[in-house]
Amino acid sequence: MQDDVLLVHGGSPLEGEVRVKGAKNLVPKAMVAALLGEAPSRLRNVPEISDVRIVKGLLQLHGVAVRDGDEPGELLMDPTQVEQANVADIDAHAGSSRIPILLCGPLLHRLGRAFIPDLGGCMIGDRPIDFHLSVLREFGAVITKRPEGLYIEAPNGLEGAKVRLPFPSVGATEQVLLAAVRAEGTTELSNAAVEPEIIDLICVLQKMGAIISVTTDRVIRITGVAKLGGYDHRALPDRLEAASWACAALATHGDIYVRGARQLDMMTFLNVFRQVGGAFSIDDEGIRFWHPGGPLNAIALETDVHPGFQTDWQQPLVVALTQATGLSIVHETVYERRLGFTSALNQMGATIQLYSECLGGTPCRFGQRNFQHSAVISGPAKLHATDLDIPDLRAGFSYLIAALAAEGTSRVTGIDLIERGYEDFQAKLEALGARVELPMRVAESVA
Ligand SMILES: CC(=O)N[C@H]1[C@@H](OP(=O)(O)OP(=O)(O)OC[C@H]2O[C@@H](n3ccc(=O)[nH]c3=O)[C@H](O)[C@@H]2O)O[C@H](CO)[C@@H](O)[C@@H]1O
Ligand SMILES: C=C(OP(=O)(O)O)C(=O)O
Repeated sequence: MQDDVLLVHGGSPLEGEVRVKGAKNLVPKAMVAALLGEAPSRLRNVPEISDVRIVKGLLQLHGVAVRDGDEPGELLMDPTQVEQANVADIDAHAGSSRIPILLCGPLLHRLGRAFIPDLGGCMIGDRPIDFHLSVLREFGAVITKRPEGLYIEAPNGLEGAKVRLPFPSVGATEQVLLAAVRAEGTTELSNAAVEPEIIDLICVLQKMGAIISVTTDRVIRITGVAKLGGYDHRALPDRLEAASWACAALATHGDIYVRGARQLDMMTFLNVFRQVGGAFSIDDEGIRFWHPGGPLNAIALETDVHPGFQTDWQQPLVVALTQATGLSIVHETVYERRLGFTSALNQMGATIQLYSECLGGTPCRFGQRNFQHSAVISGPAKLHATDLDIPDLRAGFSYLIAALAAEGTSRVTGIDLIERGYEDFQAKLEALGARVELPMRVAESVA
């Protein structure tokens, strides 16, 4: 597809300002939460990304009236007609994103049944949904697996339960929250994920009338209530996009002010950025990230659940680490196949060796299982342009960073994947002085 290709001319630093809006990993979930209420909700700071468009479609399919508000980035959702909706073709959403699985709780509460098509999302591991299904069963749901998806019923409603996750999964924690807030009785969730986006979802649910407490030991307690209202909420900023721009500044010797970036959600990233040799300064409106000159430092890093180093920060940072002096070690402990994107960086001149051993302080779930989930990066490397085919969202943005740091013109295909999580990224790149072109425009300017 021609407009799915981007030509990236490398070699110039990215300089200027970009703005990040609401987090990709919160906004679609807050939209799903609106389905639980008996009154309309208003979400602000909503980015125009494809994952948001997909969830708009899903909500509309289930009878939620969704429209843009008067302010830019404002979304109004009215769920009062959900019981009357004639749900047509949910299968059309198969493979679209991870979000459909989170409709289970809200739909079971409202309709007593749910159909969940096959999920999409980044192919960075197997991404099973066994935790989701097991907690739904604990709440009393009956699940039938068919080739086209999952049929779930709760003929007697959902009942609160005491559940423990085998791993602090973000999605499974959200599944519990969205099911438990209107379940009968209390729920105690142990080993919960506590990412900032989850805390923001809890804030949304509390505004709707839910009773949820979070303790410091990864335990979340929820007291079910019979009814929830609507909410008015401004989504927390996207700390993953903000870190991507920070890495772009570092890898291209640039200087980027990320308006909207928030220190609290990025403390772990900021520590690592500083260790690598990046500079930053923080004010009330955002964070400025820049390369201060001189060599960058190699580091040893493990990804982890929050408050550890977020796995979605890993791929852009690896590109920056190709420019550090010495050997960096990255141990990816959240997804078993999130380092495959590095083979393309090697084609560009990087030296990255992958290992199936756990090259970090903590043995993880993937050790001794033939998953190449540790990387040794030797730098600094002089990168040169190549053809790049994007395998997943963060790898996609990372390839853009690498192409911008490289000498020559790279041809990047699969850029629609980047649109899942980066609003208007081409315009933002251009505003920072990047030279990127759609071939169509190239052809027009030659003619
Ligand atoms: C839309 C969204 O918010 N996506 C984020 C969410 O994904 P998502 O919610 O899918 O990620 P999880 O936290 O659930 O996954 C973490 C790990 O748990 C495993 N697992 C998860 C569920 C399950 O039922 N069984 C199981 O084994 C996964 O395979 C993975 O190895 O959190 C991830 C971890 O911070 C982020 O990288 C994603 O950007
Ligand atoms: C892995 C990611 O997203 P998703 O869970 O939506 O695939 C991501 O945002 O990097």
